[in-house]
Amino acid sequence: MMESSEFDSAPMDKLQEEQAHLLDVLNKIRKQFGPGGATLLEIDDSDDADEALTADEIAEATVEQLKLEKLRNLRIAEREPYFGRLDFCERGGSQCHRMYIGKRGIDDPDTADRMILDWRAPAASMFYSFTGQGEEAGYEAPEGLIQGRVFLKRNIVVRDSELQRVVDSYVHGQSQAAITDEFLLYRLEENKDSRLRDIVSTIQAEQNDIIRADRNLAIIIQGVAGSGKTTVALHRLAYLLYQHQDRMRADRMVIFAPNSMFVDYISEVLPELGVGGIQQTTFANWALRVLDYEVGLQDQSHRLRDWFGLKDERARADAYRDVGTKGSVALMDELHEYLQRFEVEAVPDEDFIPFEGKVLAKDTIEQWYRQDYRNYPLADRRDRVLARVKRWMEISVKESTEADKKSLKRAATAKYRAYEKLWPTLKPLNLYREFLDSHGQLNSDSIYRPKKRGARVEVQVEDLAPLLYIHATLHGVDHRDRFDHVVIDEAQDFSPFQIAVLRAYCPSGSFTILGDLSQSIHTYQGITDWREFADLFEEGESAYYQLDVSYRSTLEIIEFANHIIRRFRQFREAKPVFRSGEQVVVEDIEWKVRLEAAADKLYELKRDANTVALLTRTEEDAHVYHLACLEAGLDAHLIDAKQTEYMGGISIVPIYLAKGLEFDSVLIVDADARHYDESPLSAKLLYVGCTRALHRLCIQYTDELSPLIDASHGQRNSTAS
Ligand SMILES: Nc1ncnc2c1ncn2[C@@H]1O[C@H](COP(=O)(O)OP(=O)(O)OP(=O)(O)O)[C@@H](O)[C@H]1O
Repeated sequence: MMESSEFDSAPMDKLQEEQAHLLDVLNKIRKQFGPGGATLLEIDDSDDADEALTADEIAEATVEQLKLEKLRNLRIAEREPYFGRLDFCERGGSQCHRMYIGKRGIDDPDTADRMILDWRAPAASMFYSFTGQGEEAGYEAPEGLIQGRVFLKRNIVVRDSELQRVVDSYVHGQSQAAITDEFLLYRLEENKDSRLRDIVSTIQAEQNDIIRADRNLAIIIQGVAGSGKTTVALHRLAYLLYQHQDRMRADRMVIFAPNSMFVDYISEVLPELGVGGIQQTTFANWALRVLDYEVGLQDQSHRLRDWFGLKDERARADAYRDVGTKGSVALMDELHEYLQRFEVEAVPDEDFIPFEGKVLAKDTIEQWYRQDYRNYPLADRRDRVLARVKRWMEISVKESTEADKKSLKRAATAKYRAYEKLWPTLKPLNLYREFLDSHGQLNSDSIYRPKKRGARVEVQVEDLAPLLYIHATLHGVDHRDRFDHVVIDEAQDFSPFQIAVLRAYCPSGSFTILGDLSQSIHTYQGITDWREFADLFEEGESAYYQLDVSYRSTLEIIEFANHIIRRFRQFREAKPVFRSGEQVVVEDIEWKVRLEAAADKLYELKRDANTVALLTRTEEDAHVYHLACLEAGLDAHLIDAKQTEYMGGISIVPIYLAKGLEFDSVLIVDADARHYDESPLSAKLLYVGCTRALHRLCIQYTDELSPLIDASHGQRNSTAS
């Protein structure tokens, strides 16, 4: 951070100025590589975890690790040292700073001052929160609120150590009327590669507020499609780890994603932000592990195919009613009461008599259970009491005057075994099954034992939260399973019961919960109002944020997507960034040539795009189009429910599996009245499909266009005769 009492009144040409500064900074970075230069960075840092190390060796290894980390940061900074500059004078004008802001904080080797400010540092916050409305800005520093005036906000693009672009978004004293965020538009217009990327150089003020929100809160974010929810949540993790290094650990943070492929899709953002070791998983995978794999999960593809198939909405709702019930807080309360019974009735109503003349009174056993072990979870309590009863029995045998101790012990042990059986067996699955069968409206049909010998019992996703709840009541929450922070993406598809269970695994209550109710296509298990989650937290423990601007798609695409959901009042429309592109194309295709037409369109779209998707309503359709594309010589990847890796290029995918992803260009096929009737589910699916596109969107249909689409919102083409 360069300091002066005032900024130059007549700065030189900004490119020259930044060129000179960049050279200076690069020299200072390179100076720190040491005598070995960059080669030092190739040091083998593979993990020698197997070796037993002495305390000195551990200390030495830690120092080495830190050195390596520093070198890694320098190497990254050498390629792209910073992306922004903010000239700021503290109130009173005594202290002025020229702050360069980058992905990593780097010191000046000569003065030991901060030469590049880490984007997460308190002062860097102004780079994002300052929008040019007035010249005042401020930030929370450890010593209190620092306020002052901004003189310049500048975006700088450096790639591979070369200065490429300098864009001022605020210059003190110049009229701000014409300033649009030119730099943001420049970034949004780029084609994307196949993975989600960091946005440190263009974080918007409303996103910055979320990223830097209080660590102890459960943040609930309703954000329209493409508003940056997933991206913001990942940046928030990087921020929390930087800001609260002493309280939070990466390996105790978790991101719950909707499926394994999505985990792969977002996998590059955190490493780019210098963060590693955060668990990224699905709720089901995590739950199965905590339950020690005592149960397995039924194949979900069948259910997905069924729900998103072309059934009548009412038939669908009936078939899935139990799923909603199982995810409710009411069910959790009923389960709680059911388990209480075991607390009250656990101790058998009889004394324990291991052999004649020796009695362990029921009252004593009750006293152990209710007093001595009252702080243990249910199953542990039972086990402790029984272990104590057994010990008492063994001592009694030892102390007895009976000559044949062996026979006495054998007989007493048999008595003990019989007594043990009088206690309830506390196995989560058994208890859950009994609970369901004793419930007026539910039954245990969803618990399924595959025919194969030795196969594990399989349950449905909605059974996992109740099972975890029982597990935690019986055994407590193992401290190794506790989280410092939990991120839940696509949270509109989570049930309140799932969130309540996660609450128990994250005692700090530090959550980032994000989703979009307009995209809730799994309505059988999700929520309809964010209050259902907020109510699970105490007053003041949660905060609600809304992101209404979509950064992903062009103005034309957003307007087209909005018109589809407009008729349903409960949906929230996205506001576009003013980025104009091509009209959405709506094509009427003759049925018998629809496959060829789709392949031709993909071919055309791929010419100026990195990633293209063909979106279908059903998985069966995706298979058909995939084959047709392969036959047409296109290198297309089919994405089905089992896919764990996202390949990029051309993807053929049912819309419900494309949620969360984005593509430069999108083709939605079969947008006819049969595939997309006037129901909310069809509207949501089309909305999700349209909002996957960044730059170009094309819709193809045969016969009758879906009543949800008004073709006048796009450009209409017809090849049908
Ligand atoms: N401030 C920003 N600067 C540049 N790009 C941004 C910004 N915010 C979001 N984006 C881009 O917008 C796109 C959408 O982001 P992201 O996938 O995180 O949104 P989302 O709200 O999770 O979307 P969806 O609900 O559709 O899954 C990404 O390409 C992301 O890089």
